[in-house]
Amino acid sequence: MEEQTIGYLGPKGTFTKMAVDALFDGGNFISYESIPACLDAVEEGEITTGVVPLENAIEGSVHLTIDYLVHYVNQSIIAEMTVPIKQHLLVHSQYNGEKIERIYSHSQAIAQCHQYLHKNFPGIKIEYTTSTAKAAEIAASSGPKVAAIGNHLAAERNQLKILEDNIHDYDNNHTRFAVVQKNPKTLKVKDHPHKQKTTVMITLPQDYVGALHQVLAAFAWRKMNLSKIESRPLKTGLGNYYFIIDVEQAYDQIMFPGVKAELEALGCQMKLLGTYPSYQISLHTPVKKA
Ligand SMILES: O=C(O)C(=O)Cc1ccccc1
Repeated sequence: MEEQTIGYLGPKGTFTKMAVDALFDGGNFISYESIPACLDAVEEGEITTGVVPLENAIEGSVHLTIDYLVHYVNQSIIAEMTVPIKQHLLVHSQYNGEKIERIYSHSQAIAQCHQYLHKNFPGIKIEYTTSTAKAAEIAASSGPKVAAIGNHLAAERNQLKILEDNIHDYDNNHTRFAVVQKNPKTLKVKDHPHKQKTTVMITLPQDYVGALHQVLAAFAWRKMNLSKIESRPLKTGLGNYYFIIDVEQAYDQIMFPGVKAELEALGCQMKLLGTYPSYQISLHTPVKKA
């Protein structure tokens, strides 16, 4: 098998890279500065595979990823991994009780720690970065008055101290990461899937009373279990949406074409975004507090 080239939201030290290291069995790993940069590289054939965050248990969908997959590229989700997420407050190695003036992190990480920040750093200046690892790099080069929110790996890589560990507002913090490809190829992975899932995108006809009810009924009477439904703006005008639906089964040649035909008869469109194995990754994250 040719070597797999896997692009991920970097730099090294992101949660995405942790997920990649836990799942892939070797390969050529390439870091990208942002989610669009990683997905563009897949689109242009620079890499065979991309890994980007998709949804978090506390903050919800990573809209940038979903919208990019729907509007800007033509790729399939070929696997997903669910990874436990532990956010820590990281400070400079020289930190010695100074008043922290600014905190850097990815918007998802900031959102996962909103209550913590509100209680402990009311009114603090928040700076958003393309990833938590990028925030750690900035804190390392900025000095003791600047902190970052990120993981223990980013702390180690940048010689930062963990001032406070596990600052996410809810314990059961997990993120789903999507593995995407343009031309689906076999992946070399270390793990066994936990289950199979399928993601579809559905658009409804305008002003059709009960359209969403009919869409859900098409799945329901076939006893197809849905694990997620989300609406996103189509970006064509207020009130126009598409729906992303996750189904807890692999694509098959009977049920899914049946749903599609039923929905098309109602004037809806259904597009397959991927049918894929779902991996549950457990990370062992030792934490050394400052
Ligand atoms: O910034 C990172 O480390 C990422 O991989 C994106 C992200 C941010 C917060 C939680 C999960 C993933």
